[in-house]
Amino acid sequence: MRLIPLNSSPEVGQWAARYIVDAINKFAPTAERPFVLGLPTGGTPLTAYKALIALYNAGEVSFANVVTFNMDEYVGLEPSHPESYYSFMHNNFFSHVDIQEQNINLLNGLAEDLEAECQRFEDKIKSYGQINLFMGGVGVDGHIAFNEPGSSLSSRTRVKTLTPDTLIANSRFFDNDINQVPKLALTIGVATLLDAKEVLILITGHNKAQALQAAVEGSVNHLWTVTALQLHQKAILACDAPSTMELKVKTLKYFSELEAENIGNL
Ligand SMILES: O=P(O)(O)OC[C@H]1O[C@](O)(CO)[C@@H](O)[C@@H]1O
Repeated sequence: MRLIPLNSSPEVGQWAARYIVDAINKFAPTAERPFVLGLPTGGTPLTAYKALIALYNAGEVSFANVVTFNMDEYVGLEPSHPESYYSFMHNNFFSHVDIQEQNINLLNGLAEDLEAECQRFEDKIKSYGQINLFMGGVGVDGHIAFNEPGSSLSSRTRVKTLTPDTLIANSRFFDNDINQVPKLALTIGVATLLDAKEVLILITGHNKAQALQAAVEGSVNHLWTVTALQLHQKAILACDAPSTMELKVKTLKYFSELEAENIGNL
């Protein structure tokens, strides 16, 4: 695991965007051999999307040969609903870059057969071989995508019932009304995420400090699904200063020194 200690949320976004752009450019994608990028929604990645758009506008990257897969989507919201993840992604990223609509993959939370929709998504990912880089965030309770506490660490894309904690956290996007938040979501599984070649998780804010501590210092367990990243060969956690508050001084110093000396730790 690599832990990248940064100061602020904008710095985390800039670091992530630079990492993604460098990965795409190094891969030199073509139409026949696209770069496959996994993406999250939520408040945390907004600075990364802004920074990616800035790098695109500066001519440093093209998304023409990038295929994307989003982590999750609410069940029952029309794509045009302002809080659907379809809307989020188009408003905050896709509409601002040269990605091709047919290369965008989002789960359909309105599908008649939700299980078949989840299988379709898994099959589509497999048709590309592997996701090259999956960017994600983490919930306050350490959930990754919508893999709520207690999720199987070998789970695949499926329907999940959201916990009261997540409903409360996400009610800020629904007029602070918990009753407006969809109770179900489609989400990639923990194993779907672990299948990616690289995983880059952004963690910002003091309310994520316990999740970061669990991810780095805790044991692998299904109550904090982010801890499954300890089993991944190439997991990177990019975090701001407030989110590191629960880490031991020794832990933070160790990872900081590795990065300062450009050694990393995978
Ligand atoms: O970045 P936020 O808004 O705290 O959201 C946290 C997490 O919630 C989700 O959107 C849904 O579980 C995750 O994909 C995300 O990482």
